[in-house]
Amino acid sequence: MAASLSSSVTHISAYVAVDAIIKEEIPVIDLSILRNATPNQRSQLIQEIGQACKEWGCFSLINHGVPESLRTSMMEAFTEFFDLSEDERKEYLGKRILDPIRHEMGISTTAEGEQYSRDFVRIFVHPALHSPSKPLHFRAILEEYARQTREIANDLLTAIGESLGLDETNGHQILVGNRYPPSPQANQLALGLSAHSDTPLLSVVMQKGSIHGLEVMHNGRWVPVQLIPGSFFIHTGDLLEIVSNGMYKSLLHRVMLDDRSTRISVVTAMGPPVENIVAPAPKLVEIVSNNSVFPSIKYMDYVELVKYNPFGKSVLDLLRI
Ligand SMILES: O=C(O)CCC(=O)C(=O)O
Ligand SMILES: [Fe+2]
Repeated sequence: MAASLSSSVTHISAYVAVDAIIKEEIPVIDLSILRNATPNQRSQLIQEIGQACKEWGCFSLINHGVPESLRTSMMEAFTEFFDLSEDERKEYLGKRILDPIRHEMGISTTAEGEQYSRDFVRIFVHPALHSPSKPLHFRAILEEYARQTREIANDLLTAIGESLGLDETNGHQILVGNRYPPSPQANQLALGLSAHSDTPLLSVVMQKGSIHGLEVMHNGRWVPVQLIPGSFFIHTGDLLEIVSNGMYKSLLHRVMLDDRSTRISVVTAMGPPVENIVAPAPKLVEIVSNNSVFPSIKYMDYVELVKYNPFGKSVLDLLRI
């Protein structure tokens, strides 16, 4: 997706014990409190969410209201999609970045020559719902899962907007199903997805069971994320960094392969409509030293830049004034 770090990578299996301190550090937000809060509770939680975005760029979300049965059905539906024959999947293969459904499988290589291995299908689900035609029940599950996670993302974006003193900006939702194969250490293929940040405002990540692998960059080191069972993992994207004029950094993250198990994750991301111009909010330009840290850019152009970026630097770094 975007920036790759050229640091050497060691294989970290999902079974590596995670430092208990690190585990406790990743902030946890309870959505049911936000949704039912008194004005005092709300402003306290808004502050906590703002703090999590500023210090970490991510948090775990509990009590979000999405039934476990729907989460499981969505993950199973993506698994069934990946298990279709190549012939059935081929109409979605190798499409352009802004096509409504785009699918790739296997090993890729970053600009720095790092290899990583994942299968994915990326689907535009809102405002228009697109869906592969197979498996047959995929569309119905996708529609419901997209609707429920969109409600979550919108509630969080409203809260994040409040923490910045802004109105929310959203309107466009994509969903990505990822499948990472197991990779025995002898294979020397450690990465499922190379270091990158996500383009939109906010991402909502769900993984299957306790096959971990997601790592986030925090204070200059990679921190393995052990998702709380049943929770969502929420993180910031590039557009939030732009809109907040650099106040909330876009989270740099990567995925390590497990040596024994296949990992499935589903990521849904919210952004403004792709035709919109994205720019630092004037209020935040005032706050952040009266300067725009980023220029205005059409969201669609930003997406193209990320995909076809020939430079070894992230697009955010290229644009930063
Ligand atoms: O698999 C994951 O946990 C994260 C996937 C991811 O970063 C992405 O799809 O952009
Ligand atoms: Fe990502």
